[in-house]
Amino acid sequence: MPYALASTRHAERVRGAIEGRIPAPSDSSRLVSSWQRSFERYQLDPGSVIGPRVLGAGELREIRDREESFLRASGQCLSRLHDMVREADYCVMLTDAHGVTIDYRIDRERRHDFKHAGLHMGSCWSESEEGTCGIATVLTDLAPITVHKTDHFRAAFTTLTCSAAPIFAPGGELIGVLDASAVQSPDNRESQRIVNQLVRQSATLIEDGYFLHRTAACWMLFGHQNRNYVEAQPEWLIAFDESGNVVAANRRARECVPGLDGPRHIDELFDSSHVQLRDVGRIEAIAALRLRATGAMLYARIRAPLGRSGPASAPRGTAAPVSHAYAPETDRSALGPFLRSTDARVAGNARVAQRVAGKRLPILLLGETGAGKEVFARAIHESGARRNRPFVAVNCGALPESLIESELFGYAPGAFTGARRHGARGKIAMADGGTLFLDEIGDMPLALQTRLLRVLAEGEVLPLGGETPVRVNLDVICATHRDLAQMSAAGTFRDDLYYRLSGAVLALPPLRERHDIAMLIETVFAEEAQAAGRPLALDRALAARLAAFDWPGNLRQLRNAMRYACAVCDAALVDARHLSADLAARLPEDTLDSPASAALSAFSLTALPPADERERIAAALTAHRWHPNDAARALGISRATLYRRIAKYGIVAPHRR
Ligand SMILES: Nc1ncnc2c1ncn2[C@@H]1O[C@H](COP(=O)(O)OP(=O)(O)OP(=O)(O)O)[C@@H](O)[C@H]1O
Repeated sequence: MPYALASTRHAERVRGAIEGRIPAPSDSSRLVSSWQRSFERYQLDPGSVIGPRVLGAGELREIRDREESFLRASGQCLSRLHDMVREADYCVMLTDAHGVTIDYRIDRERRHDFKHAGLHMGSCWSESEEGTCGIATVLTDLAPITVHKTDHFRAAFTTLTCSAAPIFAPGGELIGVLDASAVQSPDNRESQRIVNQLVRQSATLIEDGYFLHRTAACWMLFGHQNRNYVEAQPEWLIAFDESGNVVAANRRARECVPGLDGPRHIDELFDSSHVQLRDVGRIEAIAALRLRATGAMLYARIRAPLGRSGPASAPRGTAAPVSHAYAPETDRSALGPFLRSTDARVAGNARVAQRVAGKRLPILLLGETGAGKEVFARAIHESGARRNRPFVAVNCGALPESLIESELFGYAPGAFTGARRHGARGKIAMADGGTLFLDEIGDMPLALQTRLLRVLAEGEVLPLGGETPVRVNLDVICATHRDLAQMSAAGTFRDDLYYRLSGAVLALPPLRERHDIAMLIETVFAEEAQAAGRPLALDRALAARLAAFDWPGNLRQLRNAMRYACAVCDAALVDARHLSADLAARLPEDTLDSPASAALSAFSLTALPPADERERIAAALTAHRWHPNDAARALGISRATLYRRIAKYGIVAPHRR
């Protein structure tokens, strides 16, 4: 059938089903509702044969950078799923929480066919733009689905079959969607059952991998109802802190353990205390636990926190003690890592953000370039009630003045020469229901400030060349490295806009002033080492020098430096030789000259051959009068590892002999 005729028939069929004149395509109420929304709310054309919107390379790179740990945690699962479905001509796509394709696996020789069908990197699959399709429907309903051929709303996609499943972050919020799509497949929808099942299983695997990555610093319970599966395939993952507060639980654990959707303490869940669990973790045994709520038995392996090292944690200033007495609900959200920061300013900002988020109060983030303003803005969005709605970022400083207006406000059909025939929705309208993040707001031209003020005051946006304003309901977070108060006093920034945007003003400290700088260095290094795919350790003298550096480019510079070092290092230990020449020349000299540091280099496990390990541990313990914390710090290992090694070598303290 000619393409145009087929698309007209499809459009007729969709309209007929929505108006109740002909039966719906399937008995799925989710598909029918999605068709209705696509038609009525988003006013999309079912006869349209235009492919999906595809992001430019720069915008895609930014999103991939932001999602780097998610991408890292999912890469292998994507390849494994593709290996299973490639023979049947499927490609595999991973999107972020807004439906942007950020990774995919595709057979090289079929690349052209998939690309022609719109299945490629950077393609955007929101329901408001593409109508009913696998990814969009999962984004809306947060449940797996198969959207088969003419189940799709737009004629452009009626040859595709797509099975998609949601992926949730440890805090329970959506982080992405996994999808397997074929360009051609049998007409029978049942043929998709197995692919649908494989996609669901792979989504759960990615979710658990990401969960373990994000909670590496916690104690971890790997559980299963059957003892034999505890090692092979644990189903329940529960992360808890040193004091026994549950920090996060995976989906299966939340489904099976009553009450895990709120703040909980390990001692309330099981008839064994968190102290007993930690002891089990030290000897790496399997524990039998009884659930207090139901009496059901569970078998679990307990793992100590990973990758904690001592002295590198506090080279600058003394960290304020953090209270972990009881993890509040929001500690488990995207703001959790900020709330738990040992830097009082970072934790204070997170507490304020947590309170004002979702209260229709604009937030203004101040801070130097690379200080993490956008990352923090995302965390605010993801920890609030609008977390499953769009987070739309606009960099007002990166766009030429002539483009910001249409980019932000959109334009009506034929608004100007070169405009798209159907017009375009602006970023403000795209953020409807979610959060609009305006980066470098200080660079916004004065004329546009006036228009923005109107949007904020009236909750309406008027597209360029349009006549009918569109109502929008959104949270606004702005960021700048400039002094907006001074700019508004000097008349270069509208003072009425400044007052409207600064509902809550949060100043993010530069990296050099942060008390948690050592921990950040460790975390960023661990992430980059993992991305490099090799076991790498950071030289402790270098860690101390990095912590004493001024970092004019803040966290962005730190991440690039660690990425570079991990890439060029061809040994197991990353040291100063692996830094870029520019950074190496600017770093302060060795700072490891304090008595504690001298002890550190004398005992460091990374510096001496492994054969001497028992002697070194015994010597460190003796030198530190058997204080485990001090000895572990001197050895550069965690306390849990020290205990394991003491047990391994049968070292006994003199007062116990
Ligand atoms: N809390 C964090 N932990 C680890 N890395 C971070 C953190 N915050 C930011 N980064 C790293 O720094 C990079 C820059 O962060 P971000 O874009 O949020 O900074 P920014 O202040 O918005 O910068 P700019 O002012 O230039 O727009 C991120 O891509 C990420 O790699």
